[in-house]
Amino acid sequence: MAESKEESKLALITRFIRQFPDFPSKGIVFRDICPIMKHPAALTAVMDLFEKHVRETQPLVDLIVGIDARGFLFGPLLAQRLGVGFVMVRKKGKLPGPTVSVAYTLEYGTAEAEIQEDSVSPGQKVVLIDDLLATGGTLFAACELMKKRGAEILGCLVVVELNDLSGREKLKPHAVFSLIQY
Ligand SMILES: O=P(O)(O)OC[C@H]1O[C@H](OP(=O)(O)OP(=O)(O)O)[C@H](O)[C@@H]1O
Ligand SMILES: Nc1ncnc2[nH]cnc12
Repeated sequence: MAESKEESKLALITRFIRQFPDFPSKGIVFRDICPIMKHPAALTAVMDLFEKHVRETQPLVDLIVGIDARGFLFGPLLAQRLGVGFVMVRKKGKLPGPTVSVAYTLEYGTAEAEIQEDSVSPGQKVVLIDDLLATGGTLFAACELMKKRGAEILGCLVVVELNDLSGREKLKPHAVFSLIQY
């Protein structure tokens, strides 16, 4: 049977994800999305699938919230397609003015995430986006920041999900939409 349009987009995206064993430390298999950024058709396929998902399941979204750093590659493109604003969750110490922060752990370390206090208003409906879900520590921290500001979380989007690390469980009850799973 012929591949659906969606299947062929996913097949294209898969071709442009590389793996590097033992980076950034021994035992980690690093999934590298950089080739997607070098291939316009693959990047378009990512954005098409994200846009379709949000339009179909989260049409009332007010803001796309992207995670430092690789969430910034996809978030603004999606926000522009949807005609909504984009907000940055940054690593601590990068944002001027009053901020809210939260500490977290991820697959290979610890960090602190931060937003500007006025970036999200109580009641705003947000969709979070990052390149990859591993343990879920990073997206969980970003959700905590959204809750601190009284935002309503509609769901999370990632290009790659690492099933064995159960990030999806950690993020419950928030829904995770991933394009490629390993
Ligand atoms: O689900 P987790 O276990 O939290 O891991 C996922 C996070 O790890 C990576 O970012 P990283 O912190 O390496 O930062 P970078 O995007 O600045 O490289 C990735 O881009 C996610 O944000
Ligand atoms: N295995 C992995 N590959 C790429 N980014 C990651 N972030 C956390 N774990 C990762």
